Amino acid sequence: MPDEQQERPDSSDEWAVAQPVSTTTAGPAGPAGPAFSVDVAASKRALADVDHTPGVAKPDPILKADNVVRTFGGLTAVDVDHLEVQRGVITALIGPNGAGKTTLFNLLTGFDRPDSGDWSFNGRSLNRAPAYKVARMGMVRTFQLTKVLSKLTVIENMRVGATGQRGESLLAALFAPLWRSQETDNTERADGLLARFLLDKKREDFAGSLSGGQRKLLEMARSLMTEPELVMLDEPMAGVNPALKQSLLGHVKSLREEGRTVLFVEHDMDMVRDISDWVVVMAQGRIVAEGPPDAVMADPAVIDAYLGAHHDTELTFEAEEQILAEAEAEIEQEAHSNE
Ligand SMILES: Nc1ncnc2c1ncn2[C@@H]1O[C@H](COP(=O)(O)OP(=O)(O)OP(=O)(O)O)[C@@H](O)[C@H]1O
Repeated sequence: MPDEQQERPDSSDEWAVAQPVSTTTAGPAGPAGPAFSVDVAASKRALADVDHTPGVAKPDPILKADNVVRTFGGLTAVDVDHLEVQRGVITALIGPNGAGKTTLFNLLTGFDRPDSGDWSFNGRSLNRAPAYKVARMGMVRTFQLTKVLSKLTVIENMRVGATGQRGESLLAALFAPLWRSQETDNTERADGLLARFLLDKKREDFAGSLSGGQRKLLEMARSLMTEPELVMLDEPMAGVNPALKQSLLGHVKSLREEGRTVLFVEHDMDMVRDISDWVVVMAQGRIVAEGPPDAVMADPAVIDAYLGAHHDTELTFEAEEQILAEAEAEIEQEAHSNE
């Protein structure tokens, strides 16, 4: 674990008083300096020696999960034996519709409760921690369908994203000047992020007037208000037009450059190939494969799990002949049975 790792207090109140949202670790728009001094290159290199097996241990895991199960009635949505997410890199979580990806995100971030399971962030258990507490510990997520507050302005949405405010504590409320200084910090930080995400011109607009892509940007910007160490993005590219996709890709990469860890769910395979250092594949609630993008996407088991058995690989002449022969035989058999 890097030595700059902050030991954050367990109690949310304690955290609220002791740790205002920092503006000194990474300037959101400002002179780039890593928020968390992770050696990204070393973190990526370390993955080169990791086996390509489901649930494999990572050299420096920021997140670990064990035996996480979530059922809905008779359906097992998530059944993850073991998962580790390497610090400082971008990990993609892929899998067919209904594989359990969003449910796993919900569980890990405290938005849903599992039937069973244990998981930890930076070595500290997160079992049953509510979402706000998970966020304050440094792990935030965005949603597939963005949860920007339509009737609030863009800047108000950003302020809502700032948790850990002194103003939330009854005791600290007695010290109004402190509270006000944090308000100022939050607004400065929010403005910096809005500039970085090219939303500064929309500052006073209602979030409801933004395009789908701009809402995604706002949600990502808002998630950074708490200076998270791990950012979890649920389908960041869904509903985003191609022009904005490039800019979103850049933003995700910049999170890694700041030393943050990124875990994202995505169906857009170009994005997965383009920016992931590691890919985890889920199917029917389980982790079925892991590895670097090229290896995972070339794995026939993954292609079958993801696209179904009939993926569009080039057929050899012999295979094509055989399929034709089988089809003809089937038609003939059908014709005989109807005689
Ligand atoms: N609240 C719920 N009640 C009942 N079933 C649910 C609930 N949430 C999810 N499921 C079911 O759990 C399974 C996993 O769903 P989940 O949304 O996690 O999959 P996913 O991999 O994120 O899919 P997609 O890629 O389509 O978003 C699905 O069969 C889904 O219908």
